[in-house]
Amino acid sequence: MEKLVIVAIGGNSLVKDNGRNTIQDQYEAVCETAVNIADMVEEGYNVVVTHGNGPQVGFALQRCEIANEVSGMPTIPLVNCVADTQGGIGYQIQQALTNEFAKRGINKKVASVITQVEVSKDDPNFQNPTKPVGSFFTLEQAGEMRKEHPDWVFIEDSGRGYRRVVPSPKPIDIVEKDAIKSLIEAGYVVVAVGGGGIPVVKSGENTYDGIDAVIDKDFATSLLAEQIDAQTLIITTGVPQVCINFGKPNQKALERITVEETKQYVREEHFAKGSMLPKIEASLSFLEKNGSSVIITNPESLKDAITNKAGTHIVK
Ligand SMILES: Nc1ncnc2c1ncn2[C@@H]1O[C@H](COP(=O)(O)OP(=O)(O)O)[C@@H](O)[C@H]1O
Ligand SMILES: NC(=O)OP(=O)(O)O
Repeated sequence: MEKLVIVAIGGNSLVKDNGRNTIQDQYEAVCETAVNIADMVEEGYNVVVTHGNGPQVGFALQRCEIANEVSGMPTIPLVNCVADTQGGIGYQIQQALTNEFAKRGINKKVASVITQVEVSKDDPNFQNPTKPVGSFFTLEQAGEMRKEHPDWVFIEDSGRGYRRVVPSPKPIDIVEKDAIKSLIEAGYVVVAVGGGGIPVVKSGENTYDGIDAVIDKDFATSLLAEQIDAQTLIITTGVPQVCINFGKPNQKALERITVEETKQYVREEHFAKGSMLPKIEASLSFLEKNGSSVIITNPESLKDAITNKAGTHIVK
């Protein structure tokens, strides 16, 4: 089989800068990323795609909260909002890739797998929400919202504004991993663990219940990469390279770093919690198991990144 590469698409990288947040804009962003993924498939890579849903799951939650306030329509539990966004984004990726392959005459089929990811109900992260979802707000806007909803928690997100945060337990197992493996072996480009996967807890030996949370897709992707034995993990996000001193006058983009150097930068707190830090932690975890290399870059640099001409490369 060709080299197995897992590409994680950041939820924020699917949101256009025009402030409209429309589904059409999101599809355009998905189509742009699909061009880059098709380039990789044309180069002979066997690609598995995962994606985030941080902005989208927050929008979904906000929509049903507003509908509840305005018309009393029942709200949708967070776990179902994750499932809805996994399906909605997965559909767009699946269609965009299918169309791009057809346009180029690439003989590949695409399948999205509705993926449940097991977490522990005792995970301490349920008591300490850290996952930013939805839109960015000013400090004043966040303060106004907290007056109406004292239980909502906001954090500052990488200099981009304030965002609501929800619990984000660590993924333990991917329930549909065997189905994902079978589809890969059958030659499909598989889309899986969207939005970090639908969080579920074990209710019996082989039974599950949904639980309200948003799993970090970088951790879920790293776990999937390990379970399907991928060689390379690529995380696409809003920046072409990881930086030290990010957002400061002495900001420096990183091209190639070792695991040890990366750990040192983590200790020096160069990577923001809730945004770049989970990507770095997920990368280290992948490399410490069976992974051989990690690339972090933006979607438009994907093709150059796999030939070492762009991105940040983390190596053993
Ligand atoms: N050290 C850093 N280097 C580069 N980007 C950083 C760093 N720390 C924080 N960031 C921010 O983190 C963002 C990526 O996180 P985020 O947007 O939450 O991810 P996603 O693309 O998965 O939605 C980057 O676009 C950048 O704004
Ligand atoms: N679920 C998740 O981690 O989404 P983002 O990558 O969009 O933050």
